[in-house]
Amino acid sequence: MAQYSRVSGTVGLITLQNPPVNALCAAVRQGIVEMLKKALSDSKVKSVVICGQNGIFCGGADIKEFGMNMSGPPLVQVIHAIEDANKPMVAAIEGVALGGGLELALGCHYRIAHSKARLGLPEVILGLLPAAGGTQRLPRLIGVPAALDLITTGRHVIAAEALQLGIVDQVTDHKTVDAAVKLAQSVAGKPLDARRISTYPCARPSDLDALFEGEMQKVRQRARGAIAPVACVQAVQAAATLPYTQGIEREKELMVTLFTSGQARALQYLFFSQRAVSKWSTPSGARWDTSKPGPIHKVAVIGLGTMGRGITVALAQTGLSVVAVETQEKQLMGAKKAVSNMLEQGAKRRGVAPTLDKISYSPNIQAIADADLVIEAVFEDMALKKQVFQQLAAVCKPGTFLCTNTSSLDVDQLASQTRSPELVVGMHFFAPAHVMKLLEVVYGPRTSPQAVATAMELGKKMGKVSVAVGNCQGFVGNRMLKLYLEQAFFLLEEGATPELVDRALEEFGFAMGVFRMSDLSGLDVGWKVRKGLMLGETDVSSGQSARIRQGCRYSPLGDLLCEQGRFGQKTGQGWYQYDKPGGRVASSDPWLHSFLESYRAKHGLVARHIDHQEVLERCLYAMINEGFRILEEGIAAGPEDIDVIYVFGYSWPRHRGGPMFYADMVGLAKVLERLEHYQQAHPDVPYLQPCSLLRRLVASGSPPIQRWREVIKKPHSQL
Ligand SMILES: CC(C)(COP(=O)(O)OP(=O)(O)OC[C@H]1O[C@@H](n2cnc3c(N)ncnc32)[C@H](O)[C@@H]1OP(=O)(O)O)[C@@H](O)C(=O)NCCC(=O)NCCSC(=O)C[C@@H](O)CCCCCCCCCCCCC(=O)O
Repeated sequence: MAQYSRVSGTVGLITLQNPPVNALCAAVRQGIVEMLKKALSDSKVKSVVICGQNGIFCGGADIKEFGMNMSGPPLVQVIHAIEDANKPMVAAIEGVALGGGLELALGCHYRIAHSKARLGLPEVILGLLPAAGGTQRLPRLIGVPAALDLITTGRHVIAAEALQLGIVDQVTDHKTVDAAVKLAQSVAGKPLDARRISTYPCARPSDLDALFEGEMQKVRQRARGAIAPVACVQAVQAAATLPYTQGIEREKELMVTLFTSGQARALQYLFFSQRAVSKWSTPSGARWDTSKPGPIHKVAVIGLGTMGRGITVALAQTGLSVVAVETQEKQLMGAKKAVSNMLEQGAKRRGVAPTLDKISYSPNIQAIADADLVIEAVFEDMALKKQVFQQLAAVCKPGTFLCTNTSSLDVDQLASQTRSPELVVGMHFFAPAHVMKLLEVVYGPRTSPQAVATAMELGKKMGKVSVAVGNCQGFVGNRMLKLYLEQAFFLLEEGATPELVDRALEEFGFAMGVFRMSDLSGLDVGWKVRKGLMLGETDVSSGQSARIRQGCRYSPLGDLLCEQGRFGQKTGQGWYQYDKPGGRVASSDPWLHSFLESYRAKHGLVARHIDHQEVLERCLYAMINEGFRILEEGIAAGPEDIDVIYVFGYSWPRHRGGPMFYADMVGLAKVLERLEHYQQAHPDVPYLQPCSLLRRLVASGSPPIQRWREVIKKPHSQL
């Protein structure tokens, strides 16, 4: 797993060999120790280069090992052996040097990177800290503020920035290993004491205490309950205040706490889930590895409202040709300006040229005739979308993939408007579409595997985390969200306030509670959807029936607010009040509280005390229960798909892994017991009835989430 050779007569070359990313598994660590011994004992060798096979230096510690009993030489000791070597050690960094990979490079006496290489310490994203000396060496090398930035955010830097920060000594555009060998030859025989980073003093800014205090405050605020970023600050503080040997002890101590935490498990589960969802499959047997995407050179976007504009920006940024169609001239002019602004701002941020020339605009749908794929993004209205699909069927060349950006409408009904329903697929983007990472790719019963593969591939090109899901009302994300929102409304009826519900959810880790979020996205959005489902018409004549729709409990609270013109931030009033329309700072609204009181009085409801625990259980378990139904119906292929959707599309706190992972952490038996409890208390809410898959999982001994698929696959009849 590590190979040794001698090159150019005097340079030992150690090559890490563990595809695909040369992760530092036990065998690689053992290999490094053995090859290092060889190199150091070879009298012809004057200096040593460490590189990785296949143009990748190293992706860090082997994350798969973290769930097992660790064996082999500890990475910290391997790196100490490298740093202690009496011959110059040079890291030749190509591809990536991440986590333990960068720590390995920091143990070397010199570092050279290819200009396209990326470096970073992303452990914090996995709920860990760089515990192979990274928190102690990096601040000694580049200073405390820069090290804090890299370690607490986990961000990658490209070689040029690494050079500027002082992480690497040289950057090359040529063959990195050859350049490293040259560097190794040039430093052979030179003294090494000044090259061992662990011996450097850590430069201390004069206002050290204030710096760490400020950093800790910032990090805690951003972390929303995640413990790893806080531990990262503490570890760097140890580097700044303690000798290296004590600092490394502190690093280990902090790592042990993180390593065994539920948060680290959640974040590592998410790492693998994010990769698992790209290996999609459907109940009909279509799969990622047997379905080839169609070639896409030109994409059309129909409708340039907020969503269409964001989609156009995201497409142009991939370098694809885009034809953007908007039939209303005024809207078209506005869109042109807005899209250009967004592209220019994005390009400035990324330090690249804006791709304005990739887009052609037209008021005429005929302009899309030669597009390979069309994304319809008109208003969320089935009749309108059907009309557009009829036009698309008439205008597009044969074989064009027809995609609809819908958040909940039936993709199959739209497919019926065309002669080639197999080419129709949903692409549910999230607003703002050029920013949000999630894309739900929705296949209908007639969608071809190639259409799914094409939409998934396009999503990947656009930098999205794409998840393939089946066609149902609201797909995965919004179907679950509906129940979460509804439970929050019910809690208000029963005695809670928006402030109490939001506080409970924000303490759980959501960036915004349900009511603040609803104010931000606009209450009218859901109102329109409910009206479309015939749910949003308030029956003022009958007190009781206003709270029962289609035979189930219903809360008209959101509708009543909309009827008052309270649409949230945009109107300056919603569940909270704002200083002006468009204002962003929510404050408690006495009007809303008295409105709730009179609403309860009118409907004979007596307010009771509701605590945070009940808020979490009602809102989250209702949603999780629906998640089990979604799995049972095969709408999502596995719990990973649901969790990725929630983390990337709905701001579910990452360190809690996603709703289904959370259910696993809480314990399935407990979730079942609480759902049974709430179902008894609220018999008029049928969806609180525990899903039979949940019952089956509990009956099978509550296997860990990684084994749920085995139970899902078992047909009901075997129960
Ligand atoms: C590297 C990437 C940027 C590549 O991206 P790309 O898009 O090209 O490819 P993929 O992401 O699809 O990946 C391909 C493939 O590779 C797998 N993979 C990637 N990285 C790793 C990895 N590090 N380990 C294992 N597997 C990996 C990935 O899953 C894909 O597999 P598939 O089957 O789907 O094909 C990108 O992959 C990336 O960003 N990777 C992660 C980089 C990263 O986060 N690195 C940091 C790792 S953590 C680390 O390095 C820790 C070290 O600081 C410290 C180690 C010291 C440990 C000491 C422990 C002491 C604690 C003791 C406690 C004891 C407690 C007790 O038990 O009592």
